[in-house]
Amino acid sequence: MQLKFYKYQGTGNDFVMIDDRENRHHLSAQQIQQLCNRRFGIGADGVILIRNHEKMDFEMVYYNSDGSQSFCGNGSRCALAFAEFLGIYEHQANFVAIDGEHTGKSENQLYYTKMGDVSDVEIGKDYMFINTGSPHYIIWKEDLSALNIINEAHSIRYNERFKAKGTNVNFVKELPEGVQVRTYERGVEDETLSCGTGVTAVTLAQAVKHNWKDSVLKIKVEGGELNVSFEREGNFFKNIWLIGPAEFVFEGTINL
Ligand SMILES: N[C@@H](CCC[C@H](N)C(=O)O)C(=O)O
Repeated sequence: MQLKFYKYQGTGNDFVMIDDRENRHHLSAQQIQQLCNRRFGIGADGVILIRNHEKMDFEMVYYNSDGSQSFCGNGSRCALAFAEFLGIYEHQANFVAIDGEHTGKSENQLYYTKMGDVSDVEIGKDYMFINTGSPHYIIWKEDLSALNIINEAHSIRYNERFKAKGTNVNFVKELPEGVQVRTYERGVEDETLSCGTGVTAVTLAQAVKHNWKDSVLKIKVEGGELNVSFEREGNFFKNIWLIGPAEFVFEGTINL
């Protein structure tokens, strides 16, 4: 089969995008892995299909590079950029993903995704664990440059608690003007240059740690910069927005 694809990236988190408005492409895990393979395929952290939806502007179907499914924050911002290119919406869109309904918008070449509300923050002795559409384990470090991220992340991702379903692991360094974050992603099973649900979880963790009521946090990731804004009522976080760039890289066709 010849498959037309578009490649997008959001702060270096990269995706193969497929216009599947006619719901014709049902890809196996092996096909997803082939598309994402950086030597034998196109190369990406994940694959996103854009489908028509009865009530919403579109549906976003996301796969990690190993073929597993979850919600992807940066992927949703790239989906907004791709849906805008396809002429599905102008300025503001409603879409559905695996974790439920979202609103998105495009403003001044930035793409905004409204994330699901969060009411559950697990606070451990030296970590926090928060689900922002995907599960995120968060640890603070003095220095991220010397971090052996794969070794440290594996000791959490493959421990007794997480080995079956996995977890994403975020390492956070507090900066005077925000935070720096490096993320190991389950489903890619490697560090990615940026993780949208990860930086959202980190922002809420920072809010709990420093007792913020509402804020906009500037987050430096390996592939650029993201912002997350939120409002908080006790342990309930709402009106959470993930904000950043999303860009077209190239397009082509591939034999599957
Ligand atoms: N890169 C993503 C997160 C994708 C999902 C994650 N790997 C998981 O399976 O939990 C993002 O930008 O949120």
